[in-house]
Amino acid sequence: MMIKEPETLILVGFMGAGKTTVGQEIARQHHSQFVDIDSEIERIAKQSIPELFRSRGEAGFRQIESEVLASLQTFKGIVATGGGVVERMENLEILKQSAATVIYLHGNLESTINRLLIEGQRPLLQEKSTADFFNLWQLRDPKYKMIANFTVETVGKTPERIAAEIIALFSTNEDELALLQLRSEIDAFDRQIFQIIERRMQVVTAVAHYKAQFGMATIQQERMRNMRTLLKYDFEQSEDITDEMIDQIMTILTSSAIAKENKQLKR
Ligand SMILES: Nc1ncnc2c1ncn2[C@@H]1O[C@H](COP(=O)(O)OP(=O)(O)O)[C@@H](O)[C@H]1O
Ligand SMILES: O=C(O)C1=C[C@@H](OP(=O)(O)O)[C@@H](O)[C@H](O)C1
Ligand SMILES: [Mg+2]
Repeated sequence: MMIKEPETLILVGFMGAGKTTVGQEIARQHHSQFVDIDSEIERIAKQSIPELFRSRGEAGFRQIESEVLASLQTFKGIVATGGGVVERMENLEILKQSAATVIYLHGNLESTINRLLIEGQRPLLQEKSTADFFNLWQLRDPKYKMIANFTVETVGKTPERIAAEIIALFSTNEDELALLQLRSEIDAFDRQIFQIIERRMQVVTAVAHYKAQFGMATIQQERMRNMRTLLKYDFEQSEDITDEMIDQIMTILTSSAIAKENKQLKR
C-alpha cells in the first residue's frame, strides 16, 4: 500500500535544525506553497524576531506564534514552525489533532549550535549558555517525537537531500518505509563513526609531535597488542563484536595512524 500523499506537511524540530531551509526546498522541488511561521510573525508584528523579543518579551512572541499556528489550520502546503512551537500546550493540541503530516527534523546539538552562532539571529541563543541549551534540547526532544508522524535524520545531509528524502516518503510503499527509516539510522551511525575516526587521527598527530620531540619509535607493538586484548575482553559477551572484527578494524586504524606518524616524522 502506498502512503497517501498529505496535503500539508508541518516541519518541527530544534532551532537550527533546518526547518526553514528544508521547508523552502521541499516547496521548490514539489511545487507547493510554503509558509514560515517566524516570517508570518514578523509580517504581522512589523518587527524582526529579535526586536519582538526585546519589545514584547518571549511571552509576547509566543502569543503571536500560537495565533499564526491556529490560523494555518486550513493551509495546504509546507509549514516551517519555530523550534519553540512545542512550548505551549495549545500548540501541541493543534499539532496532534491536525490532519497534516508532522515531520521532526532531528539533528545534533553540536552542529545546530555552530550553525546558529554563524547566523546570530536567534535571541534565545544570545541569552542562554550551552548547558541551558542542552537542557532545552532535552526538554523539547520528547515533545517533537510525541507530535511527529515521522522523524527524519538531518546530520551530515544537505537541505536538498533531506527535502528529497521527505518527498520520497510519500512515493514509497509502507513496508519499504520502515526499511528507509532504519537505513537512515545506519547512515547516521556511519557518519558518527567516521567523525570519531577523524578525531582519533587528530590525536595521532599530537602523539607524533610528542614522539618526534623525545626521539621515540613510531611503532609500539606492545601497546597495540595490549589494546586489542583489552577490547576483546570488553566485548567478550558480544555476539556482534567478534575478535576477528576487532583485529580487522584495529589493523585499519593503526596502519593509518602509523602512516600518518611516519609522514609527519619525515618532515
Ligand atoms: N542540512 C543542512 N546542512 C547545512 N546547513 C544547514 C542545513 N540546514 C540548514 N542549514 C543552515 O543552518 C542555518 C539554520 O537553518 P534554518 O533553516 O533557519 O533552521 P531552523 O528554521 O530550523 O531554525 C541556516 O544558515 C541554514 O542555511
Ligand atoms: O526555539 C525557539 O524557541 C525559537 C526558534 C526560532 O525559530 P527556528 O526554530 O526556525 O530557529 C524562533 O521562532 C525564535 O527565535 C524562538
Ligand atoms: Mg526557521
